[in-house]
Amino acid sequence: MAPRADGLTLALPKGRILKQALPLLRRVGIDLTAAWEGEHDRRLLFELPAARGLAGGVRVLLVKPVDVPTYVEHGVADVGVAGADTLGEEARDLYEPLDLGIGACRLAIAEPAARPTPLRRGMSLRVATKYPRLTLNHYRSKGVQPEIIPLFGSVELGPITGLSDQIVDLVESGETLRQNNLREVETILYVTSRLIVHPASLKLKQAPITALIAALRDALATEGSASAARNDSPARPTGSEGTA
Ligand SMILES: Nc1ncnc2c1ncn2[C@@H]1O[C@H](COP(=O)(O)OP(=O)(O)OP(=O)(O)O)[C@@H](O)[C@H]1O
Ligand SMILES: O=P(O)(O)OC[C@H]1O[C@H](OP(=O)(O)OP(=O)(O)O)[C@H](O)[C@@H]1O
Repeated sequence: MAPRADGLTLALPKGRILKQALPLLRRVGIDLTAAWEGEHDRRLLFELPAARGLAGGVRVLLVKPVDVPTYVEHGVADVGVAGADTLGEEARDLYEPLDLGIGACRLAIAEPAARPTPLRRGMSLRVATKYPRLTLNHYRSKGVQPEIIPLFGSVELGPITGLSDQIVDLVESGETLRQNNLREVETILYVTSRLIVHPASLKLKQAPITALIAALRDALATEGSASAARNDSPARPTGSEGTA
């Protein structure tokens, strides 16, 4: 299917990020909730009417979170939403104009509370993770060259079963670590979801993309001041991005 020449195509991550992105998108006139009927709805492509400043309508693709950058990098989607963890794991040629502040969590090292493994230069260590590249870079910066054991989920089982000594995984509330008797050792990266843009789309569809970025920025600013007025801002400061 050819990308839309007139409107915009958005690649959105299915799952928890989508739930947080929906209200924000609705506030800028992209109302997926009017078409999408929730998690039982198996459709993956939606054609929405034109939003404010976006002549030609909006096509929404619902994809696996880790695949969003691929759709945008190949120009199939003009714009996408992806976590800083996903973006940091694989270097891509993408424009990243906005921190959406949603999907806040951190990428951290954890280990069994009862079996700590202090890091020593040159030691041998097995680390289970969904993030081999970010993990290797972090340990190497400390003079440790771990054996990476790639997993795709339930990473916390690694040290419990003896598959690994430590894990590198996302932590939000810390509940999964707690319930599995693991303790957080160190934060590698603070994570939020970002708006990403295909570089060519930015040139060819400058007006609608600039309008979308401005509308999202306004919506985030209004939300930020409303939340500050209610004194319910998130525990982690926004903009706490990059390597910890
Ligand atoms: N516990 C969490 N709290 C907040 N954000 C998270 C959490 N876990 C993951 N994220 C963010 O959400 C993104 C997607 O997470 P994940 O790959 O686990 O998919 P999911 O939302 O469970 O959906 P699916 O299972 O369909 O892939 C991550 O890349 C990260 O940016
Ligand atoms: O600190 P918490 O609030 O407990 O959240 C952290 C958990 O959330 C994510 O898992 P997810 O639910 O995506 O399941 P997964 O293990 O299949 O990736 C992450 O991989 C942790 O396991």
